[in-house]
Amino acid sequence: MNILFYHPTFNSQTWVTGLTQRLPEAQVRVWQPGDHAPADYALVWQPPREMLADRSGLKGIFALGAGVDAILAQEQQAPGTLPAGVPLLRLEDTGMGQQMQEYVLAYVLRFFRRMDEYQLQQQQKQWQPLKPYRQESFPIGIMGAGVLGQQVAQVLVALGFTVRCWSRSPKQIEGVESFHGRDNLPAFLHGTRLLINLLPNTPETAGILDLALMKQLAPQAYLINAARGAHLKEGDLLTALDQGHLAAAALDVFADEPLARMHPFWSHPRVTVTPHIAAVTLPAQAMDQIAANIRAIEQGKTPAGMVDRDRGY
Ligand SMILES: NC(=O)C1=CN([C@@H]2O[C@H](COP(=O)(O)OP(=O)(O)OC[C@H]3O[C@@H](n4cnc5c(N)ncnc54)[C@H](O)[C@@H]3O)[C@@H](O)[C@H]2O)C=CC1
Ligand SMILES: O=C(O)C(=O)CO
Repeated sequence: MNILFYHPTFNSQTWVTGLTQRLPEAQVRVWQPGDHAPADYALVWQPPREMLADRSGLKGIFALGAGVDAILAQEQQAPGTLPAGVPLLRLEDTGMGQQMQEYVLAYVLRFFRRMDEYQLQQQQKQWQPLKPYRQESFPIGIMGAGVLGQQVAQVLVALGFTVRCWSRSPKQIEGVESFHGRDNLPAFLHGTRLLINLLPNTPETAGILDLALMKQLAPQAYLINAARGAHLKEGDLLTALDQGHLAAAALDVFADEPLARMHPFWSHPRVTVTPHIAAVTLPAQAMDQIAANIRAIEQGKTPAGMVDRDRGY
């Protein structure tokens, strides 16, 4: 069995060694331009078109992340990047769920305990206790109740928050009110005081975080965008903050990354910027899942994390 690996920034040797340990029967190699030798599987992030274009015989292409929007966009721009008919798989959880729980919780507590406002007050040497928020009047809404969204919902429910989620189809998550479909989006947004976005970036969800949506939230709402920058209309966020529809936003992802030095988000007093670190790929867990998936495919079983290319996630 031959496995190709390509990632523009990961330490390739870690992956070659780790995969070889998990799949001793496999020959694992780092793809280099000009390599057209046979391969059964490919593990990739931002692959050059040349890498996979003529490889319709692959048994699986593993994206080295949870979101596959970038690789699907590459295919749109340079058809052939993903050979037709080859299954595309993504990472499911592999330790990202816990990281996302930590990231979201950090900001939920920052906003709920008004730490962002106390930080501003400290800069002005102002000693001014603020009225505490109460959990009953602080409903939290999660857009995208998939692998990550569900884990975030669970940790918030465990802390006593009122949690609702919105997804394509109905979900059963203990203690969480489930809304689904576009028709029910207004009902989900109505009264939501803190909105967390964990949707995949697809043609249906791109630009969904716009001014019209923000106006439907409770007044002075909070936003955490930890999914993709393409979901957010950045100018609309600034307007919503200016007009008081939103109190503050925590952003981990941006339309253009890295965020340009002149971008207004850097210095906005009510915007917090992190450099796309909410949940990163953990090599050991990712390789465990990929190796298990390769074994499943070899045995004719259904692997985890199959992407529906038409749906976009
Ligand atoms: N900031 C970061 O570090 C990271 C960000 N991500 C982002 O998080 C996203 C979510 O990851 P997972 O939970 O693993 O994905 P998932 O595929 O398990 O969950 C997606 C959820 O979104 C819902 N959804 C999809 N299209 C919808 C639509 N049109 N309307 C309503 N609901 C819709 C689905 O029903 C599902 O509940 C990834 O696609 C990625 O973009 C993932 C990992 C790290
Ligand atoms: O896995 C993903 O989709 C990520 O965004 C990792 O940072």
